[in-house]
Amino acid sequence: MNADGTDGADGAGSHVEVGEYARALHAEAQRANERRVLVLAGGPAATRERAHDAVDALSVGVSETTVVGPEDFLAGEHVGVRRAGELLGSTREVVVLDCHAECRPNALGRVVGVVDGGGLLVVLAPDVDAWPDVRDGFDEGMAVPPFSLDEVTGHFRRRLVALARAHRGVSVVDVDDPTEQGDSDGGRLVSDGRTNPPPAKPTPEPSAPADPRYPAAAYEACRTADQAEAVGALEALLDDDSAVVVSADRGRGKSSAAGLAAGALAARGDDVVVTASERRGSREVFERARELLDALDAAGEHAGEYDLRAADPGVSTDADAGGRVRFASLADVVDDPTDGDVLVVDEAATIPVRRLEATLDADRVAYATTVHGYEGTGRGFDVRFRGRLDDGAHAVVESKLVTPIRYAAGDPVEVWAFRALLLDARPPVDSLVADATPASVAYRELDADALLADEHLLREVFGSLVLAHYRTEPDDLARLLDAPNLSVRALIHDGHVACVALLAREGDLSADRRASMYEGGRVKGNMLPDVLTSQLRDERAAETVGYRVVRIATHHAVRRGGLASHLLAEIRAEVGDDVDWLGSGFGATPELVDFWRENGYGSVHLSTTRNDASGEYSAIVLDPTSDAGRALHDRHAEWFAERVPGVLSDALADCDPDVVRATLRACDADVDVDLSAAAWRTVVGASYGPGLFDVAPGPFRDLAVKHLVDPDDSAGALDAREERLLVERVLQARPWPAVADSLDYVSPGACMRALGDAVQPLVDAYGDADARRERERFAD
Ligand SMILES: CC(=O)SCCNC(=O)CCNC(=O)[C@H](O)C(C)(C)COP(=O)(O)OP(=O)(O)OC[C@H]1O[C@@H](n2cnc3c(N)ncnc32)[C@H](O)[C@@H]1OP(=O)(O)O
Repeated sequence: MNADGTDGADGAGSHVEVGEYARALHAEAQRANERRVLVLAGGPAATRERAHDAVDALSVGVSETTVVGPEDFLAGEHVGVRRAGELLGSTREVVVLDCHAECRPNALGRVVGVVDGGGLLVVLAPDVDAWPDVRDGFDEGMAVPPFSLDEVTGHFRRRLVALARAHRGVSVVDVDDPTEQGDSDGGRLVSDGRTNPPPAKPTPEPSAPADPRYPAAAYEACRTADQAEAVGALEALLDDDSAVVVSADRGRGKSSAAGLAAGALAARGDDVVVTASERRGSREVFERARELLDALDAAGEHAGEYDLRAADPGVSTDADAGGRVRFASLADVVDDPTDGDVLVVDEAATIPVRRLEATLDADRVAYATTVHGYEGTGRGFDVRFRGRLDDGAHAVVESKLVTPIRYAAGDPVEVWAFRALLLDARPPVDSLVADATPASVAYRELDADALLADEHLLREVFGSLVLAHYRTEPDDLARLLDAPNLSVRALIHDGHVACVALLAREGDLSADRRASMYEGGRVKGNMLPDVLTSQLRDERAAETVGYRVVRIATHHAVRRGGLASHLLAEIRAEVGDDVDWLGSGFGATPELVDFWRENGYGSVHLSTTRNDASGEYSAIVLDPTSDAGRALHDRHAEWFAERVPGVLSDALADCDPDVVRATLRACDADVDVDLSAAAWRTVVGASYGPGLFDVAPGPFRDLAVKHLVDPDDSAGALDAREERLLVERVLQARPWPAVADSLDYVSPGACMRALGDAVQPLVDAYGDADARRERERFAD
């Protein structure tokens, strides 16, 4: 046996002693300041025992080792698989990820992300040849009714194993394979990931700019030259109307750079507000700010450990200087982006564009954004928000960090993880699809085999889907490849993806499942039938079957060219009447609701709570494709029109009036107006005569719903401001002064008169004989 644990014959197929091999791999990682992965494959007991041997052989020690898995078999630090995200922001030298109970791609990404340069990740897995066909806890989540677990496939893991075997830096050892020597401490080296690298080259030393405006200590705290450059770029925040974008892949130190700048600004008395989608994610900003204030001897009494749980006061300087760095939730920042002198938006890529837009009102603002991260990312910041920033009032300074902080550039484990989890997937470059039109493209159903046969296509499909959402995670890749209810349709231009849709088959549930759903039981998947059944109380909704468009995205170079409409039409033609409906549920903006309406999808619901991440209310739309689907659509459209005044004056009272207008316009229901003579006297009185809206708002609501959902041709159009007035005052019951303010009327009185004017054409169009008689009295 050699010192590296192999039995002489180098490379795959040879026998290895696991402890020694792990030590050799770890030593190589340390020499190169890179990470290494050791996959121990076999039965749960054997792999755990060998993992113990491996960790025992390292200098790190068992108690310093983190186990991520269902149970702690090492007596080190233990974290459950679903809680692997809690490790983010921290670093570890040795981590063991136990995949026997479940292989959760998100956990794999996160765990790779926390292993330091010079560190080792040990992955415990079933026999690698059998693994793709083993169904585990993660797979169970993909078996959404009516599909069963054996309809879930193992493509993601087959690809993962193939890439683990092929990539540098990842070793696979089969520990179930007893050796000819009968040595139970060993295993068979399936693939040898050692690379025999030269020692890591020193990277350029960080240095301050020639004429620094931040204190020297801010630059001394930097770990790489890139990071010092980013801090230099953040000096622009000393000037009014400035915006700085610091972007990098994960682990390049951009949040730390933002924290150093925040500390430097606080030291001179600025009130720095830091926001992020999760408070936890901003820890690094605060830690660096606090360290800098300490180094400058400028910290006030609140400086200390940053407390992630409490309503932490953040970090302040002493009272004289009056500076501080404090956290504010995204909701608070969206509410008032100008509260504070400087705004720092951390992990901006995880924030939906609509919320980012609010931050443009801040005078001095910095965005730290991850381009590619182990936990997945969204590209809304790059693709949809960057342009807005450049067009705005700020002078924009940009800084890109390339050099990793914690491991050498070119670390093979980073390359492997990015490829295996498709973290760097992108849509095709613009020029490849710039000429795409509905006439140039081919419609294709892309099943997992088609996607796996062409890695470029897979990358383009996944990269395009990432664009359609503020956040796509590694789990989504596994679902795309293995979940029996999901499938992909795309428009291909010259071999490249111009437009793509992800479909989920939903419904067709058994009577038992439907009853359980109706009575409040949880049924996986099936989002649209679930909402219609459990919230809207329609036990028969899940009898029908349909395709929900989970995501649809057109390449940004060819938007508004009819491609998405063409794709929806092709999908409609393909499904014929094999299913009952096509549908979707999405964060409602006026443009998106219009898009669906123009494509024949009618609205049947607007959620009563905002989506946590996007801050938007979700709309549900249906396009029936069979008689049963038509019946489902019609009864929900009618029910939506009937119940909407109640919801708008209650849970949806703060919904954007343009979202309400678009959603009601998209509702394909017949609305009758049937008011009593007394009600008409009030309405006519308030519009043509001396009466008051406030004494009986009910009849005005009926008229507003009629007009916004199902207007008669004779009614004549109200302009957008008049419709907003109907929504805000009549349907959402906002007080007169608030409505006058939001719609720019000079006074509440002017707003009242405007409402009267807006109601006149409604009286003319929808009034009955009683209304007309009453109207005559105010003829002139
Ligand atoms: C379930 C979900 O995925 S909802 C989320 C949808 N996806 C996204 O938001 C991702 C980013 N956006 C996109 O990829 C695209 O803008 C899509 C998918 C929304 C639309 O794709 P496109 O190919 O541009 O749509 P298409 O050209 O067929 O548009 C048809 C109509 O939709 C409406 N529409 C589409 N985009 C917009 C927009 N930005 N503003 C206003 N109206 C719009 C218009 O009525 C348009 O018709 P018109 O151009 O004749 O006025």
